[in-house]
Amino acid sequence: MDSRVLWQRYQDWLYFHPGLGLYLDISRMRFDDGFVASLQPKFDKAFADMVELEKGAIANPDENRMVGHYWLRNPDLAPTPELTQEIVQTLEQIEAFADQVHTGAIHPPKECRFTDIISIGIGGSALGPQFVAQALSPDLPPLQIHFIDNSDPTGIDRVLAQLGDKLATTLVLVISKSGGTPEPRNGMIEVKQAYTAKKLDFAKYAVAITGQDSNLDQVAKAENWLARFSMYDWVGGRTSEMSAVGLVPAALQGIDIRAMLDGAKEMDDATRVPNLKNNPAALLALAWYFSGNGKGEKDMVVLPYKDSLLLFSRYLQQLIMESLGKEKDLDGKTVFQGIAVYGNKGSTDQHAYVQQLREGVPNFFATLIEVLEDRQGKSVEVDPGVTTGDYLCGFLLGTRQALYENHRDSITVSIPQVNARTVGALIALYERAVGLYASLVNVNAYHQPGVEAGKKAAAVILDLQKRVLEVLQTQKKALSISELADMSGAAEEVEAIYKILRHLHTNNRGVVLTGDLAKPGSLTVSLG
Ligand SMILES: O=P(O)(O)OC[C@H]1O[C@](O)(CO)[C@@H](O)[C@@H]1O
Repeated sequence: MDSRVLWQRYQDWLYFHPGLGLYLDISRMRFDDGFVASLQPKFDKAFADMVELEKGAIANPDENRMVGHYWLRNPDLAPTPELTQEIVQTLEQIEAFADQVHTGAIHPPKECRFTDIISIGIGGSALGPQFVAQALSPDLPPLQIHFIDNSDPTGIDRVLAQLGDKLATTLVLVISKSGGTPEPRNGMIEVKQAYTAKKLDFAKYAVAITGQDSNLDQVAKAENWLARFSMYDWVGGRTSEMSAVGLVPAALQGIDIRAMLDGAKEMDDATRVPNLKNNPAALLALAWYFSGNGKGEKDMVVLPYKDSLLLFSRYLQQLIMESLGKEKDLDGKTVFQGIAVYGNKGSTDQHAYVQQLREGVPNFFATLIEVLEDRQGKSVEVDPGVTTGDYLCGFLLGTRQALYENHRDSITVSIPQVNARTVGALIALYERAVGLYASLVNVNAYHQPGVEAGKKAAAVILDLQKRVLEVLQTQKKALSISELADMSGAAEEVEAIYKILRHLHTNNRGVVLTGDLAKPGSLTVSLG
């Protein structure tokens, strides 16, 4: 296409939200009018599905749940007055708590102020808070946040070591919707132990954000923790940033949570419009469908040109891949759906993998996120008449152009600034796009059966470890690994047993492997 035709296409397809100052440009996706017309019936259905979902239909049939994250930023939309009231009250409770922590009305036992937060959670109970902290936390926040988002012993040690004596002024948020996920449970137990070792009363530092009556909620109640905030069963982990999961840590860091909710609400209003060209989330879903042929045939590379948005791609990775990555569609047909998402930030990635994007396997489409304001205040010139921000803008436009010239499509989202409203709006934009796309391809965006399978498999391994150790305890002589597997009634699991033993051996857990480590089948095992 020559440049004048492209300029016209840019203007024809440009979406602009005046209230948010947000632009969406899908002109560099090479669909044509025939393709758009062919998708119209699917969009009609997607818009109708969304109306039902917002009214409180069971939009997550497997788990028999309503899907209500849109109500969080517009409580009047909730299907019952009780739910509306609960949302409003939780928000007020969060603001009051953060305020009391900031003023010192709530303080650690022997100090006048909390200075730090350890946030323990995983998946949707970590990624939103991490993204928002990176994007919006002030340079000098009232409380500095640290995350434990794994069952990695050295990861936990590092956070605790960095805090050192500041543990005495550190608030602990334990975030888990289900209240039974092993990683945050392990993190909580280890952190609690660290407080006890310093003779600090953990309950006076601990806050639970979880579903009512979950295991975590019961522990928090029984131990009389400092505070408890409710997580609703109608909010999924990956869409929970605007529930207590995201709002408690954000408010404690001094982030304007009302502005974040307002930005999301404005975007929700815009993405409720049942008209493809005037609905930015529908335009995104259209572009995704076009690129991957409605089957996720192309990956989504997300490149925000702003350091503070670095974690957006990681955040979207869960939102999109956990929502869309499904084996079965809603009719039970095997479909293997999904869209793979990766990315870090521009222009940094220009010097990493953009070489492959420009010239290598054409198996992706890019999403470039542009922030129009370079910085607050004036910039110095790094060349005559040119600033670092001009360079960043040039790199973005140059990459977009270079990709297009080589038949690589891209979407560009532009926001005026990174602030609480625009971040709220970005989250809401992608939440809705995922919901609409899920309808287009007929999958349940709100369950995650594959993750449950992984969790069950991990539990089986831990059970196997127990059984194997029990057998070893009854033995006087060293055994081969296959003998041990037979005696544990798990002959089929010999390889897993070898790996469990190697792990225990490496960590001096009383298991001794003897023999040639390069030939696992030749090893013998005993308790040392
Ligand atoms: O908040 P929870 O219940 O600990 O779950 C954490 C994460 O685990 C999952 O259930 C599965 O990975 C996610 O959907 C969720 O965000």
